[in-house]
Amino acid sequence: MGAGLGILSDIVAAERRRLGAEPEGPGPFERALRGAALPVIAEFKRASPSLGPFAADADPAERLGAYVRGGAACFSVLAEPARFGGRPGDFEVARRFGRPILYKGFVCTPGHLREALVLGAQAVLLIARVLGDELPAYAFAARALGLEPLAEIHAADEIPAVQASGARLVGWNVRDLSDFSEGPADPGPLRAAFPEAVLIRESGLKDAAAIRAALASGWDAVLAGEALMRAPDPAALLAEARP
Ligand SMILES: O=C(O)c1ccccc1NCC(=O)[C@H](O)[C@H](O)COP(=O)(O)O
Repeated sequence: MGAGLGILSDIVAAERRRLGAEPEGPGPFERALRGAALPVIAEFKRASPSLGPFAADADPAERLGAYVRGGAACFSVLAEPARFGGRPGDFEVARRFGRPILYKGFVCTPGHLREALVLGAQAVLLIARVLGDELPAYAFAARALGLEPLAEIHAADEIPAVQASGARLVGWNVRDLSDFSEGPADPGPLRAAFPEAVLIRESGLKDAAAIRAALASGWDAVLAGEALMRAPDPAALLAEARP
């Protein structure tokens, strides 16, 4: 285990024992996606590594309220301040709307898991490219804290670590973290690798038609950020995206 994660080893061991004794059921984030008319995770972010600041003055109450009116099943809220413009206060606003929240950032320390919990998130993004072989331990630790791990894959060689994590929420990010290029999105190979998981297509969905097409092509859910942050009327965009 890498720096910092050693202190979670007892929690991880206990969680492994618990999982051995009783199979885990779906948490609120997963339930919201599985039961949704519009299985969209609507993201609030002011900036991104690929674009820089593009919605610096966005008002979380106004934008997240529109996501609810449009029928989004869940929120994704950026916590990371430097590259995504995340602010703890955004979570306080998000909690008021009663939608399950994904804590988003480059989670790589136990402190991030604790922060997700303190900020009231139900789920936490774990990126295979960032965590490597530590991803299963982070997933077990997240569950031990009551957080649902959403494990993000970008390349096929990351699949074994995510399978070992037991994640029930599996994302495919079409965007390459190293050069921000966008690749293809085919749910087929992931369905074979994760037959029971909620498969989520992440990034690069430019409009309502792209969201509809992704859902029609076999993804169980999608995560959309920039298009919703830039939309003059995000509620209308979401309504138009309904299958
Ligand atoms: O968005 C980026 O520029 C980015 C760059 C490097 C790593 C992660 C990045 N974004 C995180 C995300 O996963 C997206 O915010 C999310 O999938 C929504 O994408 P989009 O709809 O394209 O805003």
